[in-house]
Amino acid sequence: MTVNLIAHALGLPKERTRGGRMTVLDSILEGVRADVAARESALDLAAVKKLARTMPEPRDAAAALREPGIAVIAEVKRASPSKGALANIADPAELAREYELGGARVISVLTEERRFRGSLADLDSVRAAVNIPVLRKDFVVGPYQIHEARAHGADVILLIVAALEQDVLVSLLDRTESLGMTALVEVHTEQEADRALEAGARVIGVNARNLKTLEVDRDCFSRIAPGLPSDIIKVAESGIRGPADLLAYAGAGADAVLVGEGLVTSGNPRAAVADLVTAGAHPSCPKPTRNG
Ligand SMILES: O=C(O)c1ccccc1NCC(=O)[C@H](O)[C@H](O)COP(=O)(O)O
Repeated sequence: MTVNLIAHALGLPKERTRGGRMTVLDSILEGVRADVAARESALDLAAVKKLARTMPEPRDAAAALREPGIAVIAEVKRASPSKGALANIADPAELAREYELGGARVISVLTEERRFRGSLADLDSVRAAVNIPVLRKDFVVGPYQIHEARAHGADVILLIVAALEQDVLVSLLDRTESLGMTALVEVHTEQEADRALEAGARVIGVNARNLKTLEVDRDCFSRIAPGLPSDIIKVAESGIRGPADLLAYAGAGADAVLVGEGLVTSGNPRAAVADLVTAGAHPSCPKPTRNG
C-alpha cells in the first residue's frame, strides 16, 4: 500500500504521512476526530450553535495584538507530546489570572485531552476568570469545534494549515470570522504561509515546533515572516524560554509570542510573563510597522 493510499484510507490529506508511518500530528488528529464525534453525538451541532448565540460578543484579539509592544499570548499547558507532563495545573483560572496580572494580552487554553490533558472545562474556567481575549488551542478538524469554542466563550481559534485541506481551511476561517472570532492560522513552511494568505488569514502564527518530528527550529520564524505582508499580525510560537528569545523573534518581525512551557514551569508565572512584557515594551525592542 502506498503512503497516499494509507492516507486516503484514514481520511487524511495525502502529504501528512511520513514514510508510510503515522506522524504525531496524524495520531493527534485521529484522537481528536473520535473525541469530536463522541461530543457531537451527545450534543448536536444545532444545540451547540444555540448555546453559542447566548454568549457575549467575542473580544477583539487582533486589536489587542496590535497594541504597542510585543504581545504575550500566555498558554495554559499541562502536558505535551514532546515533553510529557509539564505542570500540575490544579486551577487554570488562577494561572490565567496570574498571566493577566503579568500583562499577557491573550490567554491560550489547550483543550485537547489525550496528549495535552486540557479540556473545555479549562476553557470555561479561564473565560470566567479573565477580561482579555481567550484562544481555544486545539486541533480543529471541522465546524463543530468552532461553534463549540464560541459556546465556551473563546474569542480566538487556532487553525493549523498542515491539518487541513485548502477548501476546509477557507471555510473554517470564514466561519470563525462570521462568528466574530479571530483565527490564528498556524504555519510551518513558506508553502503553508502562502496557503494561509490565500485563505485570507489576518493573524499568522509561525510554529517553531515541527508537528511531525517535534523538533523546535527557532529559525523557522525568520525564514517565513519576512515574506508575509506588513499588515499581517505575526505570532512566533514555541520554544520561547525568556526575554532573549522574545527579543530575537521581535528582531525578526514578530508582533506577538505564544509561550507555554517556559511559563508553566517557571515557578512564578506572573513574573515570567511580566519579564517578557517588559522586554517587549522596551524602546529598543523593534515593533514592526504596518500598512493598514
Ligand atoms: O508542545 C508540543 O509538544 C506539541 C506537539 C505536537 C503538536 C503541538 C504541540 N504544541 C502546541 C503548541 O503549539 C505549543 O503548545 C505552543 O506553541 C507553546 O509552545 P512552548 O512554549 O514551547 O510550550
